[in-house]
Amino acid sequence: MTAARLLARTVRGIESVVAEEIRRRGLGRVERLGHREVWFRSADPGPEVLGLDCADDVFLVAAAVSGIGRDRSALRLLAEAAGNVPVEPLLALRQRCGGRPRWSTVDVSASFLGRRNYSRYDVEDAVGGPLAAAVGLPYHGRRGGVAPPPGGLSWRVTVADDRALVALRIAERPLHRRQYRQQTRAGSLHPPLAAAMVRLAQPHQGARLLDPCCGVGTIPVEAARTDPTLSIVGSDRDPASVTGAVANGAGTTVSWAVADAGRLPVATGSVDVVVSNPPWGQQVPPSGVLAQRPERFWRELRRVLRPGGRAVLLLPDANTWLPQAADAGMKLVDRRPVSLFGSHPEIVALEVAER
Ligand SMILES: C[S@@+](CC[C@H](N)C(=O)[O-])C[C@H]1O[C@@H](n2cnc3c(N)ncnc32)[C@H](O)[C@@H]1O
Repeated sequence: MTAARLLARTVRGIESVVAEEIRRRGLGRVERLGHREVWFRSADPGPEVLGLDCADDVFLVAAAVSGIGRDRSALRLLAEAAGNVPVEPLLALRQRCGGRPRWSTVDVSASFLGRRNYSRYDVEDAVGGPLAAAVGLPYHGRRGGVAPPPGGLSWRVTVADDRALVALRIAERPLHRRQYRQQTRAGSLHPPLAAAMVRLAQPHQGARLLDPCCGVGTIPVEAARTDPTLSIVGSDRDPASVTGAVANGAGTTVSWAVADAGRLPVATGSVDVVVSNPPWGQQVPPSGVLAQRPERFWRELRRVLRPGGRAVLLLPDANTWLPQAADAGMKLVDRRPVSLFGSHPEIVALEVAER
């Protein structure tokens, strides 16, 4: 048995959902939640850590360094810490957790909070040199926005206040890059966020789940991965999106349909949970009922949901829409802001009152 500290990175706002997933899957003891981070300790980590659906990525913690100031002497401290990383045991642990045993280059991705007299590239180079030397491979820097080649050994450095963390990515590519995603379109949802929304909807085993604006199907497919007993329907007004959803959902039992969200292809009171990100952002303009009579969309959601049913929606401008939801008889039970690629929508949970 080899105990290890691990770090899951995720979308800002769903850290607690990732922590809950870690507990439920029995992956370890959650130690703390940070900005986009969930730290946990495992007595005996294995490949199951790569099954975290709500995390963007999972890392083995290699070093924690304190005394990292704003001036460039921090770079020397970071280089020293990187030089002292116990590389061999970490690589063995990474392989036990499902990491590939071969790699061609070493790359580092760094981020920090607050103003400092050095750049993220300075941090990456300070750490990347010693780590590459320790494994005897070339270091691939990212200066100028150059993406590292695939198949590298990827390290991550995060600096917050006066503390820095050096961590080793376990998988070869980020967990949020799902194999099933053959097709994406403007507005396609980030898969870990879709997986988190499904969990927040709390569908019971065998529940019926509907996404009435499914696009290329991210939410229905994530729901099918989360619980194969669910009965899932994905519909969208745009036939080309539904074609993409069919491709992405190959191998699942999701039913797909072309339909306007004002006239959904399901019977009254037949749906347990609705999970969706409707087109109220700037990326995808609303059309049909959502453009012309959005209040009818809420009434239609209310119609299809059973009493006590729940809707979990990603809304960029929740305050605008919540009054319409309330008018349709849907009660707000939870809202949490998330940060996603520079935008700050909210995940909103609504419930239909029991009759
Ligand atoms: C933000 S995208 C959803 C993205 C989706 N979650 C995915 O991952 O691909 C919004 C979707 O709503 C659809 N849409 C727009 N107006 C609609 C309407 N009136 N009824 C149903 N779908 C509509 C668009 O075609 C688009 O696919």
